[in-house]
Amino acid sequence: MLKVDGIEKSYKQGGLFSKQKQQVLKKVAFECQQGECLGIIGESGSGKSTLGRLILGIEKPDRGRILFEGKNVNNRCVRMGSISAVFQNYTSSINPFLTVEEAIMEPLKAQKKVKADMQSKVETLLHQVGLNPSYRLKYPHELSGGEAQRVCIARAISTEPRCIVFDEAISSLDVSVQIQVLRLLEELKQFYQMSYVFITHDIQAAAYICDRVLIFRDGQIEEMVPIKQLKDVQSDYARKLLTYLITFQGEDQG
Ligand SMILES: Nc1ncnc2c1ncn2[C@@H]1O[C@H](COP(=O)(O)OP(=O)(O)OP(=O)(O)O)[C@@H](O)[C@H]1O
Repeated sequence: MLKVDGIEKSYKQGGLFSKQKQQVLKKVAFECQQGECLGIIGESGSGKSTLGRLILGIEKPDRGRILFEGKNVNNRCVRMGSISAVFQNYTSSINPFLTVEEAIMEPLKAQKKVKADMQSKVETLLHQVGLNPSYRLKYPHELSGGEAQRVCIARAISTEPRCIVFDEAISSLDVSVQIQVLRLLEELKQFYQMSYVFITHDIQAAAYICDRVLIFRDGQIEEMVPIKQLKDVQSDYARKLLTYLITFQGEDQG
C-alpha cells in the first residue's frame, strides 16, 4: 500500500551562498502493508522526521518516489484524506483560536466534506478517542497534554485515512497517558484497518504497537526486523542502539 522507492534527500548547509549539501536520506526503500504498523527507530538526526515529511508530501525527495496504492504522493489528490499525521507538539498542532470542534473539522473542510450533521460526526470522533462530547466547545488551552493529543488523533482519523504517520506522537505525554494513547491507537487501527508509520525513540512503545521496525542509521536503513525478533537484530549498530535506548528509557522512567 505504501511503497518508498529509493528516495534521496539533501539539504543545503551553511550560508546563503554556500554550495555545501548534507545528504539526509540515502536510497531509502521499504514497503508498508495495509493494516501494518511499521516503526522507524534511529538516533536523533538520522533522518526519521525528514522521511515522515516526505511520506506526507510536505516535502519532495530529490530522487526516488513514494507511492501510495500505486500513485505518487507528490500529487495532493493522492494523499488528501488518505494519509494523515500526528506530531509530537500537540499544543502547536492545534490553532489556539479554534475550538476542538473546529480543529477536528479542519481536514474535512479542506476536503469540502462538511455536512449538515457535523456535530454528531465530531461527537462520534470525540467518543472514539475517549473524550466527552462537551469537549467540542473547549479551546486548546483548556486541555491537558493527553486530551490535546487525543484531539489531534480525532482530527487525524476524521477523514478515515488509510495511513497515519506518527512522529514522536506520544513522546511528550506522561508514561501512564502514553499507555492509554497506545491502547487507543491500537483499537483505532483495528477499527479502521489503517496502516501506521510510527516514528519513535521509544522502544517499549514500538514493541507494544509495531509489527516491524526499521532501524535507521545516518539516513539509511540499517536493519528491518519483525517486532518479535527485535532482540535478535543482526548488526552491531542495531544491537548497540537498542541496548542504549532500553537503558536510557529505563533510567528515564524511574
Ligand atoms: N529543513 C531542513 N533544512 C536543513 N536541514 C534539515 C532540515 N530538516 C532536517 N534537517 C537536517 O537533517 C538531519 C536529519 O533531521 P531529522 O529531523 O530528519 O532527524 P530525526 O532522526 O528525525 O531527528 P530527531 O529524532 O532528533 O527528531 C539533521 O541533521 C537536520 O539538521
